[in-house]
Amino acid sequence: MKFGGSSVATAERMREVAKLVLSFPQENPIIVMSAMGKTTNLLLAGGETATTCGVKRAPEIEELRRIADLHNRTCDELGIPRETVAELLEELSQLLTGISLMKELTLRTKDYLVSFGERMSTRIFAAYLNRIGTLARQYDAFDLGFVTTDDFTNGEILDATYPAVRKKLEDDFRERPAMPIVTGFLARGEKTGATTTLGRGGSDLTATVIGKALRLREVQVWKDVDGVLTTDPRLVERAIPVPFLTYEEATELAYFGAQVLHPQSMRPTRDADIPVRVKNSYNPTAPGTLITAQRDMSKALLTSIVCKRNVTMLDIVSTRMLGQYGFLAKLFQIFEELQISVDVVATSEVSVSITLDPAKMWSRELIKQEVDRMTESLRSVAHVKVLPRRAILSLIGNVQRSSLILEKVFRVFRTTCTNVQMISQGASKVNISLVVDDEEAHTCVRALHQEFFEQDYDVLVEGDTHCEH
Ligand SMILES: Nc1ncnc2c1ncn2[C@@H]1O[C@H](COP(=O)(O)OP(=O)(O)O)[C@@H](O)[C@H]1O
Ligand SMILES: N[C@@H](CC(=O)OP(=O)(O)O)C(=O)O
Repeated sequence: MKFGGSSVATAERMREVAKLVLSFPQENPIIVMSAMGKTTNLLLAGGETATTCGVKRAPEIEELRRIADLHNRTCDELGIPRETVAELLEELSQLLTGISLMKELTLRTKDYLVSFGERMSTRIFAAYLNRIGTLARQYDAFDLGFVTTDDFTNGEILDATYPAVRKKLEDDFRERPAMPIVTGFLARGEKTGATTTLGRGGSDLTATVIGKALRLREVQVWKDVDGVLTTDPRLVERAIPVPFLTYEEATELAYFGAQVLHPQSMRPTRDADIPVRVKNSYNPTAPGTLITAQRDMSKALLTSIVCKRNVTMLDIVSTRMLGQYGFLAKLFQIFEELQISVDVVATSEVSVSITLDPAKMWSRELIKQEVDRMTESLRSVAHVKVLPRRAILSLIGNVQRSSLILEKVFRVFRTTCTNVQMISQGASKVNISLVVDDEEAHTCVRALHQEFFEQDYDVLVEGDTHCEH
């Protein structure tokens, strides 16, 4: 069972989660836990502050104070000693002082910095369970056997993780049965031995890795929503839960930006064919979403709408120095050399349109440098037009019925006067991607949601509209 930050944001929430966990006594659950509430963001913000605040002010950084307050108060309210987190808070303060001395925050340091969130939440939860009489054992994932590549902030789980995690958990349980409480998100770098993380939202992946390692019957991911919904509920209040999904649908949905699941998290459970259930810790009786290898698609049309914003699109037109296959080969060779990840691609004889993966755009400068380097590398074979501020709308569903889906989509877009700039169905059986202007994206999502999921409301106005473009 994995509990995300929203499920364990306060002492009250920790108590609720403990009740929930203890309501499955016959199951011997293994608990994976994220940092409390928004602690990861606060840690990163504190790290940024430390790079500029000066050594003397480092121990007084506001973010550090807020993190210390939250964790100390939670200990008090749960009736466990503050010593549970005292050493970690002291170490965190020293780390921030170190960052203020160095005036830099490397990716490696970032991973070490954010690790404090999960290390504290799991210690608090395990101490609370022990206090109320349930034997619990806290684990830092990097000591449990989680090994990744040394790609800090985005480590890739290595195969050695599975037997190591299995052995440690089974040996410990045999020796002295206790409920394992494991830090989500964290691991150890293969060569450096330093703390790595699995990318934002990576605790979902921690849970599915444990599921595969121990060949569990089910992995449950507990959130603050009633499962995977038809779209982001922050965009559309009327978003409704999707009862069933395939691993493939869940992966596409996550990859194209639905924050609800980590993009890599389905891989271990898909390999081991273990069902994943997404549930709401604020509403445990809601059925949630069940994710499995297959589901009945006969009645399915659209499952969910996802929106990835702030995407850069490139129109690359061949200078005809090369034939089409030579042009495409050269293009993708350059992407490989520059390690550029591409999301959506559409090609013709002499041109290719692509969108760049915004996950790589965490720094504005970096992406500009990347685009400049690519334009430069392509100069001998192509002209490149850079089109920033686009959005990808991904329609996850039964692509066997793409004609009907697209008919409805374009009917909606006529009413919203939306100009679609690229479409890609690709080899995926579950996803159609459309590129539109970024500022139109939200209106489009709302209108599409209405068309596909809110027909009872039927507010969409059909008929003649006059679009400017
Ligand atoms: N299609 C979707 N279905 C459900 N939630 C979504 C969707 N798209 C975005 N979200 C957002 O994802 C949030 C849950 O993910 P996350 O914050 O990572 O949870 P946790 O911290 O509990 O793991 C929801 O509160 C919701 O705002
Ligand atoms: N705490 C990490 C890892 C994680 O998975 O968090 P959550 O389960 O709250 O999305 C993050 O914020 O990225």
